[in-house]
Amino acid sequence: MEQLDLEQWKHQIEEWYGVAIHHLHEVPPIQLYAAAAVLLFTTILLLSIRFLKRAKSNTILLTGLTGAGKTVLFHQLRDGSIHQGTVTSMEPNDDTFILHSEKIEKRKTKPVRVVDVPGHSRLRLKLDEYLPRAAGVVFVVDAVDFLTNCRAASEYLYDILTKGSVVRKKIPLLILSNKTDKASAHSKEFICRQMAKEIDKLRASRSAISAADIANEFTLGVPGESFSFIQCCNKVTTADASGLNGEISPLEKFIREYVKP
Ligand SMILES: Nc1nc2c(ncn2[C@@H]2O[C@H](COP(=O)(O)OP(=O)(O)OP(=O)(O)O)[C@@H](O)[C@H]2O)c(=O)[nH]1
Ligand SMILES: [Mg+2]
Repeated sequence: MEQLDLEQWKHQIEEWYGVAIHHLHEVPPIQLYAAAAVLLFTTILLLSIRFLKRAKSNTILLTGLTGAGKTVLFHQLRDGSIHQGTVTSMEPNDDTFILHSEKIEKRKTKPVRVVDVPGHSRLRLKLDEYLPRAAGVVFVVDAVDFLTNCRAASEYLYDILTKGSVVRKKIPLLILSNKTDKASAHSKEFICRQMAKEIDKLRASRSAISAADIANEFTLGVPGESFSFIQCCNKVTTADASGLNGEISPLEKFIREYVKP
């Protein structure tokens, strides 16, 4: 029975093939060439779009509360000096450059686009414009004034970690404890522990709000377990820095891990 079915199919296919060839012979060659050219062009176009979409981003975002030291870090990365950083930024600093330390070493490297997104709550919305193209996000924390800002910083970090663009693309994030030149600076381990605890509380309170009211697209952590950054689907790491003193090598290392030289 199966053998019969197979035979029938074979005949049918041969018949279709014959009809197709017959029709092809009727089509003027010029039309055939035109069709082949269109097919080839479309394939090349689709492949190029795919390739461009996959092209590695060279954008690193500096985020964090106002006063954390993002602008100072931005200038250290670009110019090797603090330039100015004492005024609250009202616009993002957005520039593409070779890292200053690499310029000194005269190494041949790829430029990095660094965007310093102001921490003012109204300007943070700008982050959404840059996130889809980010190769990495740096969350700068003032390690000196940390305790008073812990809740606000954790809320901002929670918002970033639950954004669809971050979760879907698994954008790596570095929690950078800044201002470690000051003796009163808290350790990065302490900062991460406290922020994880705050995020744990936020998780409970935010999931209690009706789904329609929350802007966060994804939830964090594992239900029934205390929150830890290891549970994030993107890689979350920590490092120390002092923008003021130019101690930024862990930040540069993070940048070069995700924007290859
Ligand atoms: N001690 C110390 N102070 C720093 C350091 N980095 C920045 N500051 C100081 O912190 C203040 C804020 O620095 P900014 O770089 O302007 O902070 P920001 O994160 O850009 O702030 P917004 O633009 O408001 O989002 C300034 O007075 C800096 O001099 C640091 O590494 N050590
Ligand atoms: Mg600034």
